[in-house]
Amino acid sequence: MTAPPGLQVDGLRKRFGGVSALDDASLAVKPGELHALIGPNGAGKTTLIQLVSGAERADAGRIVLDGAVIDGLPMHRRVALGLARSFQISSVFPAFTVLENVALAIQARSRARCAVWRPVAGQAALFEPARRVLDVVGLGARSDIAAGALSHGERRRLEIGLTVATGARLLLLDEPLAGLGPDESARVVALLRTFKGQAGILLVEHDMDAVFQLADRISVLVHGRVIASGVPQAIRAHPEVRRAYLGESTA
Ligand SMILES: Nc1ncnc2c1ncn2[C@@H]1O[C@H](COP(=O)(O)OP(=O)(O)OP(=O)(O)O)[C@@H](O)[C@H]1O
Repeated sequence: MTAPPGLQVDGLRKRFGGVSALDDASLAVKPGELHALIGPNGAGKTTLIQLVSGAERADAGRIVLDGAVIDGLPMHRRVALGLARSFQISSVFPAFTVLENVALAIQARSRARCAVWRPVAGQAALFEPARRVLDVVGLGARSDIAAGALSHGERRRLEIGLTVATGARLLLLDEPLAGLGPDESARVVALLRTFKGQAGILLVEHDMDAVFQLADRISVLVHGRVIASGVPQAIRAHPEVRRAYLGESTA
């Protein structure tokens, strides 16, 4: 059987000691789709992201990316297949400039994707795409400052921009708006909107306004199981979702 393109998550189970974090969770992210994963605290959203990224292994189930079964692969092999997880803040070198950091990330990514190591490309070949990324994420004017001086929100935009600019086919975002003020939050939402269609995005986010503005489709996870997947209007109207989740937060 040929799997359709995009991400397929089938029957994932994960226990932590006596806690069942995921219990037969299934969902599909179509290519280029912004798919939000919502659910109450402790529903298993971060665990699902951890399993797809390869940070944790599932007890059972299958994860397929563009037809390739990835659940047995280490994280770097998943990255080479086009999976990206944002929030790799540790990969930013604070003393280097913003432009240098972006150039390094682009170089690291292109090496990860090449089977054979190649000599370092010339500076111009790295800095030109790096400048383009900075323009896209609205940080062109900040290229020459130390990366450590970027604000929280600026770093987040940079990380999201980098993953997409370096050719990721599926981006995993776990609460990208957490801890941001309203202005930075609006900028990140605008950035995600500009990326719609270029890469699939699986977005875990508690900000329901942002989710309903951005998502092409939404899956609702409750007690480790996806109880509904659909377009935002269908999810808003879904009686079980309202009872299990939306009703709870608007009460
Ligand atoms: N490493 C771990 N060790 C033990 N229990 C864990 C671990 N990770 C998650 N859990 C438990 O698994 C369940 C699901 O947690 P998870 O963080 O995936 O939920 P979530 O939907 O992301 O929650 P939130 O919205 O609050 O971030 C919770 O009961 C949590 O306590």
